[in-house]
Amino acid sequence: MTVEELAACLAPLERPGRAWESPSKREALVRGVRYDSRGVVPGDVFVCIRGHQHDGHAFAGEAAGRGAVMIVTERPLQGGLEDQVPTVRVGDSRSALAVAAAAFFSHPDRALRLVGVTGTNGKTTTTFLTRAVLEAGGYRTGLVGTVLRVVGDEVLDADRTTPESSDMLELFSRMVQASSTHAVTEVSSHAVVLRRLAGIEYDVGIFTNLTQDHLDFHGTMEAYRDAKAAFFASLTPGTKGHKLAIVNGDDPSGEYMARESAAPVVRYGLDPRWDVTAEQVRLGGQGASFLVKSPWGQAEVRLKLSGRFNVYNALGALAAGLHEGVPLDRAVPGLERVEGVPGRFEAIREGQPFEVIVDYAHTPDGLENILKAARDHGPRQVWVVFGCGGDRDRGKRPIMGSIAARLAERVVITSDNPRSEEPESICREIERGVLEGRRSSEARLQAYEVIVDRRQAIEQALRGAAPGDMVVIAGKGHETYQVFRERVIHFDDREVVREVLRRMGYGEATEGKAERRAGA
Ligand SMILES: CC(=O)N[C@H]1[C@@H](OP(=O)(O)OP(=O)(O)OC[C@H]2O[C@@H](n3ccc(=O)[nH]c3=O)[C@H](O)[C@@H]2O)O[C@H](CO)[C@@H](O)[C@@H]1O[C@H](C)C(=O)N[C@@H](C)C(=O)N[C@H](CCC(=O)O)C(=O)O
Ligand SMILES: Nc1ncnc2c1ncn2[C@@H]1O[C@H](COP(=O)(O)OP(=O)(O)OP(=O)(O)O)[C@@H](O)[C@H]1O
Ligand SMILES: N[C@H](CCC[C@H](N)C(=O)O)C(=O)O
Ligand SMILES: [Mg+2]
Repeated sequence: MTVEELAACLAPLERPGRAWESPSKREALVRGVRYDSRGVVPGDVFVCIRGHQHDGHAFAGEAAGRGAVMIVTERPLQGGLEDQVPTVRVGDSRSALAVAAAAFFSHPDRALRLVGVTGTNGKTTTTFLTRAVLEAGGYRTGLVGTVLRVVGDEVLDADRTTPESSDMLELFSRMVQASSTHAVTEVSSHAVVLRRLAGIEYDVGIFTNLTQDHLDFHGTMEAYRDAKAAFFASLTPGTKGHKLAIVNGDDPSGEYMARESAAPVVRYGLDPRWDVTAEQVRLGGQGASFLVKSPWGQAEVRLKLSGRFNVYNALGALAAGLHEGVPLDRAVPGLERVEGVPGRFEAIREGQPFEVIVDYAHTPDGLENILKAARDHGPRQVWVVFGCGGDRDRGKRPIMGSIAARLAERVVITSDNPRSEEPESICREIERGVLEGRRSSEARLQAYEVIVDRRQAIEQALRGAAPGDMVVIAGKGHETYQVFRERVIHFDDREVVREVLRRMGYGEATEGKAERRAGA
């Protein structure tokens, strides 16, 4: 595709500068579409985006120096740049980024059936389950989300939940090349507001739930809800047809999403009025089991995942797979094969006489659910070690503290990713909630501590745990880093737990002893 052809797709407001007079510049081949000057290579189109910290327009010169063949901008560029590099002016460069990438990659979104999962909690888990159902139905299915990305047989690291539009379209393009027919992606509310989905045509939307989070970004719960609703409003007939909105009917915001949806709606949940429901739900140490009833038939499901909330995640995933044509008798075994999602209720077992669970719960609702799921396992007492991210919704800190005091006997408040904030003061905001929650008549709290250093906090809980206890380490799940004001360090809750347990004489040490005993 040439510069001239790509510019035509953007329908620019204006083509300023004399560079357009050069036929060789107009006919130059486009080799990529980028929004970050630092990654520009010769042949790329550079799109200037106004961000939260920088204005991408300031890097147009750098991009040109690196060989950009076209620049997309919202306002005039300085230094005669428009005379050197063909420049198009657009009203909204974020949308232009999506349109340019869709044209450059030949609309890979139209060659795939796309399932998008949105909601405060459960997106990652629901995408894993949906992919499992689709694969069980024989569909080669890609995945894009918080923990990882799957393109054909390749598993790639993820740097955020929903990538920028051009990165997403590139992933879709690679999926098409790998003969995938479907892709399941998480759709964060940030992505909707920052137009990372512009120009991408989704077929199926799943709404998990809406509870407090991200108020630092959205300002109000209404704005947060509307970001999610806009995704359902975007499910218009489009080029592919057969669209569907799959909505958690039990969630108070479910009807709002249904009303806003441009596509037909299927509701799921535990209320028997819904289209896809679960009955006879049994929760326990082995996972959750239930009887699913749906317009596509009914069947017994035995999930390996624990917690009532995972019944919801499974119902949403099933509805998507069944709508896409996977027969129920293949969909259910697909769900049942999922062993777990990294960092979600992940048990670390090194032979210790108590359970240790690493989980990504980082919202009030997530923490409440995970502590209830922990109690379903019938432990002697529950410990919870957690903190809250810095530079994120502050309102959730005391609420999470109060939930911990209600649902756990032992609470250790610590740091999550403090980012630019003072770790100690984040802990104190959580502590306020613990003190308040402790006054509730149903509070289970017996003791709490503030240990700002996360490694020490984890060690304290593991050393304090008695046989039959369950220690829940929440908030960071699969993350392998910890972000402080000045630095980012390697930190993985699962590694720290193993390391401490081994120092306590479990793990390899225990296996070694067991081997020696067996050999004796
Ligand atoms: C709030 C937000 O989403 N911020 C994203 C945004 O950053 P920003 O606005 O600060 O960007 P910026 O640094 O000001 O730069 C502006 C532009 O100049 C460009 N630039 C910058 C420097 C340079 O030398 N050259 C250059 O070209 C940048 O690439 C960018 O295009 O654009 C950056 C480039 O794409 C992203 O990396 C960054 O995501 C950061 C990492 C982030 O933390 N995002 C979070 C809040 C997020 O999006 N989270 C949701 C999940 C939420 C959920 O759990 O539901 C997600 O989807 O991941
Ligand atoms: N359906 C659900 N309802 C409430 N809580 C849930 C649900 N599913 C998972 N959780 C809890 O929330 C945590 C995060 O789950 P998951 O990673 O699936 O959500 P997510 O929406 O992808 O999160 P993020 O927005 O950070 O990407 C889990 O570790 C669990 O504690
Ligand atoms: N997607 C969420 C993840 C939060 C995870 C938690 N560990 C934190 O860093 O706050 C966010 O960016 O707000
Ligand atoms: Mg996620």
